[in-house]
Amino acid sequence: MSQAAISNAPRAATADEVPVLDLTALNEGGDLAPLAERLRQACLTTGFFYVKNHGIPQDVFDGVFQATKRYFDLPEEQRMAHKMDDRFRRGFMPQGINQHPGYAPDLKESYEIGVDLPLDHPAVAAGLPLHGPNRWPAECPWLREASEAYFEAAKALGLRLTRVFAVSLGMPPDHFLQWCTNPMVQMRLFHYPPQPPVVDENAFGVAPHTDYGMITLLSQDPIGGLELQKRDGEWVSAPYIPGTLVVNLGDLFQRWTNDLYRSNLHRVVNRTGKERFSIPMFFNLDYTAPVACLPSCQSPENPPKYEPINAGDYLLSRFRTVQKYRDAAA
Ligand SMILES: O=C(O)CCC(=O)C(=O)O
Ligand SMILES: [Fe+2]
Repeated sequence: MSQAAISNAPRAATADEVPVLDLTALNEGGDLAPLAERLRQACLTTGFFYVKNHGIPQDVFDGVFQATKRYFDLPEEQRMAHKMDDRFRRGFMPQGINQHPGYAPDLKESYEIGVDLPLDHPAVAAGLPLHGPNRWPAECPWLREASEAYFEAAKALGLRLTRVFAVSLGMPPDHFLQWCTNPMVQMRLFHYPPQPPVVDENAFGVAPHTDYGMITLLSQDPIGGLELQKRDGEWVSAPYIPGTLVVNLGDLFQRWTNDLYRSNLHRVVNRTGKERFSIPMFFNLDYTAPVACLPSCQSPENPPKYEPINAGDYLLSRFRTVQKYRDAAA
C-alpha cells in the first residue's frame, strides 16, 4: 500500500454502501421481514451498516465515553497497575501489544471488559477459555458503573439483533438465541492518541483486518476514522453519525453463510491530530454454539466450504494466532 493511499482520508461511504437501518420494528415487536431484507442487502455488499433507534439511551453512551476519557487521562503508571492478566484478559492493555502480522503495532491502548463471571462459576471453575471475572480498579468506581451500564445495554442489543440476522437467512427468529446461556461478549474501551503527522504506511490506529466473531457493535466518537474496503477494492470511510452504532460482521458469519455474507476488511486511521475514543463490542454466542453452513446457504451446486466448528474453538484458534504474534513481538 502506498503512503499516498493512506495519507488522505477516503470519501465517506454512500447510504447504499453502508446504509442506516432503523430498528424500531425490532424494538417494538413489529414485522421483522422488511428490516431483515435491508440487513441482508447490507450483509451481501459491504457487511457494514449503521443502526438507529437501537434502544440504547444517549446518557448510557455519554456515561461510558466520559468514563473512558477520564480513565485514559490517568497517568500511565497508574493504569499499568491494572494491566491485563493473561488468563482472563481483562484490564488495561498498553499500546504496542496489538499487532497484526505485516504491520506495525496498532497505535491505540485499551481497557478490556467481558461477561463478568465469578471464579466459582462452573464455566470458570472448569477452565473454559476466556470466561472469568472483570478487573475493576477500586479507585475508579465510575469506570465500573458506566462500563457495566453500557455493556448490559449493548449486549441486549446484540441479543435482539440476532433475531434479524436469523430471519434474514430464512431461519426462525430465535435460531441463534438457542446458544446464548453464557454468550462470549468482549467490550474494549479504545483510546487512539493523535497519530504522528507523517503517516507511516505501516502504522495504523488499527491495521486492516476482519473481525473474528459473529457481530461487532461499534460506538465511535465524532472524530471518525473508521475505514472499510468495498468489494471493488476502494477504501471508504464510515463517519460518525449521531445517534447510531456501526454494526459489522465477523468471520463466523462467512462460515454460517458459505461466504454469502461479508466479513469485511477495515482499519482505523486517526488523521485529525486529536485523541480518538471508540468502544467496540464483539458479540458472540456460547462457546459451544455450532458454526456450520446454514441450510439456506447451501445446495448441491454450492456445498459447504468450511468444516463445522464450535464458536469458542474458532475464536480461540484465531486468538492464539494474535497471541502468538503478540508474544513474539513483545
Ligand atoms: O475503533 C474502531 O473504530 C474500530 C476498531 C476495530 O476495528 C477492532 O477493534 O476490531
Ligand atoms: Fe475490527
